[in-house]
Amino acid sequence: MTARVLDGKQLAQTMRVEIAAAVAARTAAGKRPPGLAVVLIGDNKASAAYVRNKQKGCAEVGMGSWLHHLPVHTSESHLLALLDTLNTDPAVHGILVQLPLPPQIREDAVIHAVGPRKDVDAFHPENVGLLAAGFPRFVPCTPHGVVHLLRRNDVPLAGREVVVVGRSNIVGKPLALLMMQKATTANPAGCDATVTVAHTRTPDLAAVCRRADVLVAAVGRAGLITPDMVKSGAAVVDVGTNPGAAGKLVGDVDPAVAGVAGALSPVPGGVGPMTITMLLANTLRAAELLDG
Ligand SMILES: NC(=O)C1=CN([C@@H]2O[C@H](COP(=O)(O)OP(=O)(O)OC[C@H]3O[C@@H](n4cnc5c(N)ncnc54)[C@H](OP(=O)(O)O)[C@@H]3O)[C@@H](O)[C@H]2O)C=CC1
Ligand SMILES: Nc1nc(=O)c2c([nH]1)NC[C@@H]1CN(c3ccc(C(=O)N[C@@H](CCC(=O)O)C(=O)O)cc3)C=[N+]21
Ligand SMILES: [Mg+2]
Repeated sequence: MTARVLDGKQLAQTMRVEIAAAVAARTAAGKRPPGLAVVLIGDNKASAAYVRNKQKGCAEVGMGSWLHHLPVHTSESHLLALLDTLNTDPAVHGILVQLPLPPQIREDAVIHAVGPRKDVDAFHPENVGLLAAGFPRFVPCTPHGVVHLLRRNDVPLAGREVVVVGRSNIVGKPLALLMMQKATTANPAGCDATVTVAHTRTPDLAAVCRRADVLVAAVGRAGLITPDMVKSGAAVVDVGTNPGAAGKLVGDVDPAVAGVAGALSPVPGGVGPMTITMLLANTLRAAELLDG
């Protein structure tokens, strides 16, 4: 078998056309274009590349975007003051502070300082709570991208065994929530799956992974998922983005898994572009909620 490719790059593009149409309709009606402020601290190369993709995405769909690139030694109070300004700026509908942060800045303080109505990452505890309760204001970008990638490729989820490897607040935990939740009108991203979450304390990772009809790797270890860990015909989603040889980006899934899986998302070209499209969708939603 050679796995069907879950092409995130193409789906992300298709969905951006839909978002661009919604943006154009708003501007034609005399409303402000949705705007995203991105804050990047320091000179991490990978972060700079993701941030560039975010800005390119905004331009593609007709949204405003501002990059606040701050030096690596920026103080926490300086960043909090900038966030205050962005929270009250009516042209800014979405705010994203690129993680990870340098050590002098507390992640927790920053997550609390982004106004929850502009928190397009959905990291603020108010938004985490709304998601956990089953009526999200914003659905977190990477998990939402994974769900769309599976749905639009007709991978069944309701009643299926889904295994998520990784339990971070950014990917694994919110994805497990979406996967287990009932699909409702308030929460169309709910998947009705039977969910297992694995992590570093899981004793037999291979045995747990082999149960999966849908296996999601969100770990950050190149090649962790090998063919012996995958049930024949399973759908495998690779969230990992790891530095590979010669500056190439590689996932958490060994490419040989394509010989066992029924479907597989590539890195690059899978979840990454979907994440950015979901960020654009959340910025549009923020504008709708803030400006009508
Ligand atoms: N494409 C995209 O849009 C995005 C990609 N990413 C990528 O996804 C990956 C994960 O990101 P993130 O969730 O932030 O990472 P974190 O480092 O925050 O979390 C990693 C998780 O993987 C678990 N883990 C680590 N090693 C193993 C192992 N050997 N076996 C089982 N579980 C393990 C950890 O377990 P424990 O909790 O026990 O430590 C932890 O829960 C990274 O490569 C990141 O770059 C992230 C965000 C968006
Ligand atoms: N506040 C915050 N929100 C985030 O959503 C966030 C973050 N911080 N910190 C880092 C992670 C990682 N992340 C990615 C986004 C896009 C690609 C992406 O576009 N990847 C492309 C290729 C990228 C390239 O060519 O380098 C692809 O996979 O095809 C990857 C990773 C968002 N994150
Ligand atoms: Mg992390």
